[in-house]
Amino acid sequence: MKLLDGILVLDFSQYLAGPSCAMRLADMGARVIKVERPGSGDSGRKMTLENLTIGKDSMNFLAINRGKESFCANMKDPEDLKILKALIKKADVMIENFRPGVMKKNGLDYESVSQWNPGIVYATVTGYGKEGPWKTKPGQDLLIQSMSGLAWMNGNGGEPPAPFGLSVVDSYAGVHMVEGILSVLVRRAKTKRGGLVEVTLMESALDMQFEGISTYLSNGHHLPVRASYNNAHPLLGAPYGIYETEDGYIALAMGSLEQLGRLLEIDRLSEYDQDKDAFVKRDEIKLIIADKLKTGTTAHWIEILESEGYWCSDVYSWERMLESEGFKALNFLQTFDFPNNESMTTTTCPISVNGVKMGSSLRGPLLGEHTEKIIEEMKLREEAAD
Ligand SMILES: CC(C)(COP(=O)(O)OP(=O)(O)OC[C@H]1O[C@@H](n2cnc3c(N)ncnc32)[C@H](O)[C@@H]1OP(=O)(O)O)[C@@H](O)C(=O)NCCC(=O)NCCSC(=O)C(=O)O
Repeated sequence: MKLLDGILVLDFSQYLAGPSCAMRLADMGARVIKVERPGSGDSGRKMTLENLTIGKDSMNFLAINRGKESFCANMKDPEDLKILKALIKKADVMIENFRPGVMKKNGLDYESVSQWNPGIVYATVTGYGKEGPWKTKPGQDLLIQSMSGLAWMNGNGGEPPAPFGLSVVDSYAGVHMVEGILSVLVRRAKTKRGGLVEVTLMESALDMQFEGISTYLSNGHHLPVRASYNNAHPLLGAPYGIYETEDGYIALAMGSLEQLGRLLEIDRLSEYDQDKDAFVKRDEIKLIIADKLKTGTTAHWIEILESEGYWCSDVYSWERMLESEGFKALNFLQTFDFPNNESMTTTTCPISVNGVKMGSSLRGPLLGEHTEKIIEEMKLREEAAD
């Protein structure tokens, strides 16, 4: 099912935030042409260890860029620029994530492009926006996690701030780009007008923390500081967190202390008040629970807790998760074959519509693989000459 059939997306973006947005549009059925610098392409192609490549490209690049064709053109070369303009005139969506000012310098910013293609939906992601004192700083995931409070809040008491080990902000910004683009496409269907979608990594990181920051701002700044939130949630009380067991770990979400105490046979838990102590005596309560959970296996505790539907789970590594029956039932993997006879298995699209899983069967492209085909098919040389 190709819900975005007929929509042509030009993906000028690099690394993760922009490319992940374009990937999702491809999953939903759009035709996505990735425009890349001749010679080197998206810098993400090279971002890996030597043994994590297929051909010349990093596996992470190929995972993020599935569903796309690759078109090489140099924005700084006047002849290539004419071809690009011919291509842009046919496009519905254009995506870029360079530093502020780069596309303007190349004559391909929204103000320029919308003059020859007023219906275009132009989406741009920057680190901190086009204005303000941070506008020239590099917009990179770790730096944004660090400046947005995310790394600070995620750290453990007494230890340095701890960022998430994955590029969560980039991915989340990509989702916001998709939301913005689809919203303008819906409006365009009625008005024929395109629009400019702007997302910043910083606001995406702040949006991830909106419950906590909003509460903090509104209650006289009495919210938690990181040091008191060891392995916990700033807005939720004990037992919330991950605990060691005899043979691994167990996660306990929010739940009644009375029920937990009864099921785990910890009498002392009944002395604590759910509405108050679970928050103000969080660390003390968690230590009591931790001592008990160390005395049994994860499976043992899960069996007991789930007998009354208490919210808990095992804590899986990728290896165990991928082997689990629950994961297999999701049917969430896809294998792509490459011209050099190597293959790559990736996760696929997390969206199903009317019971049909969305996704693209097109593997990540080799650099410039589709340039000539697209130029001929769309008669770009002829149109560039007009
Ligand atoms: C990631 C960046 C810090 C990288 O900065 P830089 O290395 O300084 O590169 P820039 O993006 O500013 O610019 C890229 C340069 O390549 C040139 N360029 C790019 N494509 C082309 C083509 N096709 N033709 C000619 N020239 C090209 C472009 O004109 C710029 O050169 P000049 O014209 O000469 O300037 C920045 O792009 C950024 O802040 N982006 C916004 C937020 C974002 O999405 N970040 C990606 C996060 S990835 C991440 O965090 C992660 O993976 O981890």
